[in-house]
Amino acid sequence: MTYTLILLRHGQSEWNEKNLFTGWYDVTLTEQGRAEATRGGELLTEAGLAPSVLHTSLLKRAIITANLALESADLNWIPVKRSWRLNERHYGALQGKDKAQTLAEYGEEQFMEWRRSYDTPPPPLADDSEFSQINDPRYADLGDDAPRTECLKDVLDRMLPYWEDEIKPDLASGKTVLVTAHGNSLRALVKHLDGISDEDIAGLNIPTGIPLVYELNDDFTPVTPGGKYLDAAAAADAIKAVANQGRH
Ligand SMILES: O=C(O)[C@@H](CO)OP(=O)(O)O
Repeated sequence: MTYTLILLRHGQSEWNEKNLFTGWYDVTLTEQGRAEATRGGELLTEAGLAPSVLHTSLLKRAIITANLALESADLNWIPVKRSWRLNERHYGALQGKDKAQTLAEYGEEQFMEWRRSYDTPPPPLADDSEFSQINDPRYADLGDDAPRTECLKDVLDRMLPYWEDEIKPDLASGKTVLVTAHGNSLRALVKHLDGISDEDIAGLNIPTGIPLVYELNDDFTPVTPGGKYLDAAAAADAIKAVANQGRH
């Protein structure tokens, strides 16, 4: 018996296109991003995969991506659960900043430490910043625990309880689970699933809009480490583009 888990990073967002650090800032998809999401649903259908439950973050780029993918797969009806625990990594004071300018200002080492180190968060975002989510009603329940910045380790720590308590039980009950989330929240989940080291996770990037399918054993270890992208050629190109963000 194996379980089927499908991970889908949202399609290109307006701030992906503009090359801005996004984090918890709630931007929508570009036309290209919408097309990627629709294509993601077609890829599921072509692969004979029919998700039976959806888990998303609270951010509209993930929610809209899921809606478009499920629309094209004719699966609009499946149950949905949403949680802030699947949100993108909170990017702290970098939210709203241009990636190329940040690279030019701080240099390669600092830029990559903030973007891809496991345990170094960017400086915290001030509560009165226009890019802060501190007064956003969707996070009211978090109270003082609402993050002002996060590193990947922080993301893993807040994502894991959701994986254990919400996603794993759905898989164990035989559901095909679609998780529509973000570059860094999915990197955290993949790190956990594949047992990737704190160092090696720096080199792992996830492309927008291409379903990544994991068959999992009874103990939730992947049958094939790294899973399988439904469009492997497109994924390889898109992974390079994510890795090189800020450099053009
Ligand atoms: O800006 C962000 O929130 C993320 C994802 O787009 O960027 P990065 O890939 O640089 O971590």
